[in-house]
Amino acid sequence: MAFPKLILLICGKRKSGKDYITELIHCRLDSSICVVLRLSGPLKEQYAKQHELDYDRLLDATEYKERYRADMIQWGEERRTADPGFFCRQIVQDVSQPVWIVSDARRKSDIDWFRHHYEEQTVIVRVVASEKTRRQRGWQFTEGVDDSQSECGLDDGVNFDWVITNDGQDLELEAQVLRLLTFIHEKLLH
Ligand SMILES: Nc1ncnc2c1ncn2[C@@H]1O[C@H](COP(=O)(O)OP(=O)(O)OP(=O)(O)O)[C@@H](O)[C@H]1O
Ligand SMILES: C[C@@](O)(CCOP(=O)(O)O)CC(=O)O
Repeated sequence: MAFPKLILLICGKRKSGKDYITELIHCRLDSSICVVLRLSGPLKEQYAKQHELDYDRLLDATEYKERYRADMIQWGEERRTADPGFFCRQIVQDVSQPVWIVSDARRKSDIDWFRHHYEEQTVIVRVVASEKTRRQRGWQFTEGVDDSQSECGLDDGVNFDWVITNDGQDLELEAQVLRLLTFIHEKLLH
């Protein structure tokens, strides 16, 4: 397993902006320095194969993904119950960059795995947005999803190292992202 200098575990509710902020950070760092890893990647790939679905469309932010979310959650939790590190191990294979952004940490088992293997490098970033903002982005409460571990697993008992507020104020967001980028560069220099 490669040893990174920094791992950002990005977490937050649906439509809070995890992918959006991941890309804001990732696009400002060279691809030789920073890589985006998605715990849902191997899950969606396997699920798409088993159910003859369009894998690429499961990766985007449209209704297509939401249609299968509840079933994917259940499918993924069956694997995590048997082996909590199942998806974590898969996404870190053959990674060589020093900065890893895991854009979709959703459970304590995800955080525990990275803290166990990379205690010094792991930093938890919580993305927050109001329900009003999330609704404007297409979110609506869905039973079996928004009351599940997938969405609520990190609501309590986690000390976030960074909290990024993403409620549509671009300048405020930019200032927060720049502070995080400064932190990343400092980590790279040591
Ligand atoms: N600050 C922002 N300004 C403009 N659009 C935004 C902003 N933040 C998020 N969005 C948009 O809102 C939608 C949801 O954002 P995103 O996909 O990043 O959320 P997410 O937390 O990854 O959601 P999910 O958990 O469903 O994948 C996307 O279409 C994204 O482009
Ligand atoms: C099934 C699941 O992986 C879907 C995640 O999709 P996304 O990160 O919201 O694009 C969520 C989960 O693993 O609980």
